[in-house]
Amino acid sequence: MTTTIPQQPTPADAAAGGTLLQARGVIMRFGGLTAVRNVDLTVNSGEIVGLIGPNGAGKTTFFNCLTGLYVPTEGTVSYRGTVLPPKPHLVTKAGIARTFQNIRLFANMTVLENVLVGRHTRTREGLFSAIVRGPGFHKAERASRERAMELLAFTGLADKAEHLARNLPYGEQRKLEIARALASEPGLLLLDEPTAGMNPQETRATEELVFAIRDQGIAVLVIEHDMRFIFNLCDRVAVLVQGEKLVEGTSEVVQNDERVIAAYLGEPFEGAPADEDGTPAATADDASTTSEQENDR
Ligand SMILES: Nc1ncnc2c1ncn2[C@@H]1O[C@H](COP(=O)(O)OP(=O)(O)OP(=O)(O)O)[C@@H](O)[C@H]1O
Repeated sequence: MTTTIPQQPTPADAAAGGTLLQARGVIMRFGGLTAVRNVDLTVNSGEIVGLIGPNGAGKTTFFNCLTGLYVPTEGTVSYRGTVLPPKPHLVTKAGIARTFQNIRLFANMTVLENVLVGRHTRTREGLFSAIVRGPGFHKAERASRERAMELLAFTGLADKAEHLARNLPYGEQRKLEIARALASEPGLLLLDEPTAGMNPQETRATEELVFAIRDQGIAVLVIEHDMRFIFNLCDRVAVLVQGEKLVEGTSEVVQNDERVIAAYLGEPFEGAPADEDGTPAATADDASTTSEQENDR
């Protein structure tokens, strides 16, 4: 993975270390069920922040509140100091991109076309230009394709550009989701279980990819059940349990917090049973999630 992605808005901001995302007092109720309870979360430029917690803790619901899919029952979500409109395309336009727990690619489109779709919030050419297909349209289209190919090179998919998305192996489909999200030129990328169903090699590669994305000046907020992945990667980790933020801190603080151990990890992470390669295994919760997803593949 040698290619770099020239980033448009963010490197200077990353150096400045300002606040990108600020969620304040977010509550999400579905009828009588409160899925997210008064959660505050901040993500700063240059950070990788993890969001963990047991199944049903409210992690994806919280992501949906951040990205305009849900309108929070209470609370506000701001990006770069401006309250976000509760419309996914406007949130993307503002600078937040995401991937989904269940892969959502256009299966019968090529890999390149999937990334080009991700660029639509950043292209200025309107319908008229597209119909007339004048010089402006062709220039914009060429620039979009070049950028999409850069992103495919960055994610290691350049040689698959003309393949149909549905023919990619599972791990590469997840990479393609990330490439498509990056195509909207985000300042903040939200990843919902990016390693679900991956083998250990694919998971390590995803870890490297997330570091490379951060090194390009894009902050990352990631939900994941693989604790080794989270604790290796994240500058900060927030733990949700039954919709509430139980603890937030560095990986070291979180993995040793007795409340987190009791509510989620089950045992101190470092003391977890070793995998075949000698590294500590993920939690029981993690193991069941991963095997279920592998069965779905
Ligand atoms: N659209 C919805 N309508 C009603 N209840 C919902 C809806 N979406 C989520 N929930 C409920 O909200 C709670 C939190 O679910 P959510 O999917 O956010 O948890 P999660 O932490 O992401 O879980 P997992 O780790 O299994 O993905 C669950 O009880 C879930 O059933």
